Amino acid sequence: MLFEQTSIPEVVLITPNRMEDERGYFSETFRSDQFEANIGSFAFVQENLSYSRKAGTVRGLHYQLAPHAQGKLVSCPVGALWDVAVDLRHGSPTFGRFVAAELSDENGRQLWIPPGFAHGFCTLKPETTICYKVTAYYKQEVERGLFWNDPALEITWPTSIAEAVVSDKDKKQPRLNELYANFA
Ligand SMILES: Cc1cn([C@H]2C[C@H](O)[C@@H](COP(=O)(O)OP(=O)(O)O[C@H]3O[C@@H](C)C(=O)[C@@H](O)[C@H]3O)O2)c(=O)[nH]c1=O
Repeated sequence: MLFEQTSIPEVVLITPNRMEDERGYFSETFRSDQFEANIGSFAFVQENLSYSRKAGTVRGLHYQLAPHAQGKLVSCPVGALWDVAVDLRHGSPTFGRFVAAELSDENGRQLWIPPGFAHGFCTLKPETTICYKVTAYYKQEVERGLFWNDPALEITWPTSIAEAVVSDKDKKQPRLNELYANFA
């Protein structure tokens, strides 16, 4: 399993090994010992799966307020997506900056997004499934959003506002400069 730092060092790209034979492949997609040695000690308490029908579906950017902030270990078992993490840690040298990575059933990659980041993604293929483990339970009252296409974030999305499939909730999320400072 390969662990690679990204331009924001706490966000880590993980590539599990695949053992191939005539049947297909086998892959260990999570090992607590390797995760702890390379990233740190985090306990996952919930696992989520969401399916998006169309390419160009955007979900996010979402986060939960402290002390309910979620670390997320994201993978894409079916299809392909463009996964994005935005640093919301006030005082961080990379506050407001983003990391993006393509995760797909072909490359098997995962993205580790620690607590203190907003997370979102855009599907690159129809019929795409995302799977992610989180380190804190979902709590609707403390769920917050950031507008995915806020120009201040300078995120290069693989879709446009006109073409993206977005929930009504996510069309109305606040901009970065409207967020209440939450993460130290
Ligand atoms: C996130 C979540 C949603 N729900 C419910 C609430 C609602 O009825 C339905 C759909 O919720 P949403 O519209 O918020 O789903 P979605 O827009 O897919 O939200 C997700 O987006 C990605 C980017 C994330 O990072 C996740 O943490 C989560 O915020 O599922 C849960 O029951 N548990 C959960 O953990």
